[in-house]
Amino acid sequence: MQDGNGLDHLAGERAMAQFDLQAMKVYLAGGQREYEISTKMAQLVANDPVFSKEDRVRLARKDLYKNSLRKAGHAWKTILEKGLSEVEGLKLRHFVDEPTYTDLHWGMFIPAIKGQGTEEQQHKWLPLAYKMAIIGCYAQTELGHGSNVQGLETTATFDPTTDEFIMHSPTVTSTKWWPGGLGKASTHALVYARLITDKKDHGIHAFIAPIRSLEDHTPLPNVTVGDIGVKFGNGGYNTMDNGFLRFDHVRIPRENMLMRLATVTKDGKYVRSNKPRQLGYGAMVFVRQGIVIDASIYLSRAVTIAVRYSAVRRQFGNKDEPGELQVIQYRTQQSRLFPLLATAYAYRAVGFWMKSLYADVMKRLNDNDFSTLPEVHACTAGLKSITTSVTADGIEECRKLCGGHGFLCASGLPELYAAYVPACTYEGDNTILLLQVARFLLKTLSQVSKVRPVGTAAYLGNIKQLSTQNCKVSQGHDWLNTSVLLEAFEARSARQAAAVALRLAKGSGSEAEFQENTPELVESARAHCQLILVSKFIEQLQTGTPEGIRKQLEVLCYTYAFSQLIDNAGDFLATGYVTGNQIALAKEELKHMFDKIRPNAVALVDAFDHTDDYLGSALGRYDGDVYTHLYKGAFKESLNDTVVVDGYEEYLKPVLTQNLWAPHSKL
Ligand SMILES: CCCCC/C=C\C/C=C\C/C=C\C/C=C\CCCC(=O)SCCNC(=O)CCNC(=O)[C@H](O)C(C)(C)COP(=O)(O)OP(=O)(O)OC[C@H]1O[C@@H](n2cnc3c(N)ncnc32)[C@H](O)[C@@H]1OP(=O)(O)O
Ligand SMILES: Cc1cc2nc3c(=O)[nH]c(=O)nc-3n(C[C@H](O)[C@H](O)[C@H](O)COP(=O)(O)OP(=O)(O)OC[C@H]3O[C@@H](n4cnc5c(N)ncnc54)[C@H](O)[C@@H]3O)c2cc1C
Repeated sequence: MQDGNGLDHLAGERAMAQFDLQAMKVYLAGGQREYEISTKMAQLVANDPVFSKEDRVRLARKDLYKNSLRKAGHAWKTILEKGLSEVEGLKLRHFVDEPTYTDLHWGMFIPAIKGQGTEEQQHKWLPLAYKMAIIGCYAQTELGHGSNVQGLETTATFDPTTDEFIMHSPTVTSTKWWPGGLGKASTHALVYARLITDKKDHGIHAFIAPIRSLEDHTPLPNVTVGDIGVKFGNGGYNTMDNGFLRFDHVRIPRENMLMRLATVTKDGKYVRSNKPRQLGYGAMVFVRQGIVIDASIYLSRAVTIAVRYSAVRRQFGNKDEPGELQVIQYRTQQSRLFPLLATAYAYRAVGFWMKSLYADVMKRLNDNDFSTLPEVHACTAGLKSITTSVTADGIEECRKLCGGHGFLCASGLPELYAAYVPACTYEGDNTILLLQVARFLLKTLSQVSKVRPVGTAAYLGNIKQLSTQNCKVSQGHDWLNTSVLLEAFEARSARQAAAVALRLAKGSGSEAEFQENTPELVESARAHCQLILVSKFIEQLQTGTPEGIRKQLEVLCYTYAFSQLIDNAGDFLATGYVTGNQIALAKEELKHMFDKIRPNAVALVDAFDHTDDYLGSALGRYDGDVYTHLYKGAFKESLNDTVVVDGYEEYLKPVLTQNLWAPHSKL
């Protein structure tokens, strides 16, 4: 979408493209309707001055947060006034492009009530939440425990004499700490606490606790609540009020415990439903699946900036060609940049698949079919982990690919990184999540002779064959076969999982032995997830991609798979499935792929359709007019508000005139 000033410094690049750009835009948006909504919402946000992102990195925290409240309020008003649909509203939020309390309200508070509340409870709370008459957050993590949910300390003790729960924070470490939206905005918190009836601890359950007055927003009696402080980077995640919360024997009605999975009766009897208690983690599964497509969006932003800038930037030259070379011509630049471009495409394809996987499990859960839950949990946890780690590192790599100018906030990259990097931690620390995948793999392998693995674990059913047959590639083009590639990823993953499973099986089964093997377990989980990513990218390509874009997608798919193979060559070689020579052949093929991407690179990032407003980058501008805008940008710097700097009289002048210090100088 062009919104530059008409002069297109990248026109030559665009003229080289060999695919149907419009068809690619529609594919990446997820369909024609999604594309149209996206275009409309992007313009709506870009044309509304309230949503301006200008100066965000320069604002003090108080002003930044207040402005973020203003934007969230204005977004809600716009949604209501224009009668936007849910999909349009979500897109509008997406283009407003800053983390805010409404994310947790819509993204976790409401899904948790839907997943864990009874019908009656949903009828009571959801209408209030839908019209935002209450604002909710998801208060699970505490100062002392985040990953270990079972270790949370907040208590909810039932008092049958008043038919109430007493919410209490017994220790400093039980203080709720981190929940977004809790610090300053929320009126209600979905609190995860230990349920205690008649002195018996039933473990962690969810409760809706009012925390602020609906009259004047002051904290309710015996509730201590506030913001936890400034976070990493300028702007970034600082628009969010991550908060702390303590209860001092605060009473809430019995009906405020979400009771779909377990109930407490009026006389204090605890009754579990026959549904798996892991459904209590449903809101996390929901967000984790959404994070994969989000990773693609964040990575594609960084890659758009780095590709466009690399086509504009010129350094050095060679005697065969006149003038200096565009840095995108350098093989080293391509080998760092093009795999990230391919990764952004891969995550988009896999994100679409994740949506269908999630829709399927929800349908099954509604029919009381819980059979696919462990696989969906492993998939969402594992892919959340891999895609966020790669994306965060990828944004930083793009910053370096832009040289010195990448370090300026005007490049848009520092703020993008600051806003994104906590995704490696929230919704589950990435190592913790890979260990969950590893446990799933071990369990699947231990049952493989009795239960045939399904879905993304189905290949483990062929473990014998995958463990004995080796790769048959003898020439470079043998790699240009998706079955050959898939088998390589399957064999590597199956062998890594089997090796660690065997080692554990030979041991005593102690937790210490498990701990000893966690580095290998994490590696095998990563291998399994990389297989899912490669296989789902291939699968998505093979199911109805339009003719005008198929070739380019194939090139990107091979680029992605080869770069994964090469980056993890150590693992592939250690399993004995491939030889060093076969890896070297894949390297050559990868270079051929770079040659195919090169003329299409700028068009391939144009296809993500990020507007200049959304990118917020002088380096990634659509028109490539980088230098003019970097220069103009310097004049927005507050240090340049005056030509003589504030502080000159007190601190610079004495140095320059040496009145103060010269007598003591030994020079
Ligand atoms: C940036 C925007 C993203 C876009 C997303 C798109 C849409 C959503 C929109 C908006 C979202 C808004 C904002 C997003 C931004 C920020 C929000 C941050 C919010 C948070 O940051 S919010 C706190 C998250 N905090 C964690 O993430 C804690 C991690 N810690 C755990 O998650 C567990 O604690 C665990 C699993 C590590 C330990 O658990 P444990 O082993 O001690 O376990 P436990 O006894 O509990 O479970 C035993 C059996 O349960 C199975 N199992 C476990 N988890 C399951 C699940 N989820 N589903 C199904 N089964 C599950 C196991 O596989 C096992 O199975 P088995 O027995 O068969 O082996
Ligand atoms: C920006 C942001 C927003 C957040 N929003 C929310 C929210 O809205 N609601 C909410 O409830 N929470 C929220 N959180 C909290 C977040 O979910 C937790 O921080 C996260 O789950 C990690 O838990 P932790 O902080 O306890 O890390 P820890 O578990 O203490 O991790 C510290 C280190 O120890 C390692 N480690 C821990 N246990 C093990 C183990 N068993 N084996 C191997 N290594 C281990 C980890 O890998 C990590 O390297 C947010 C966090 C952030 C940063």
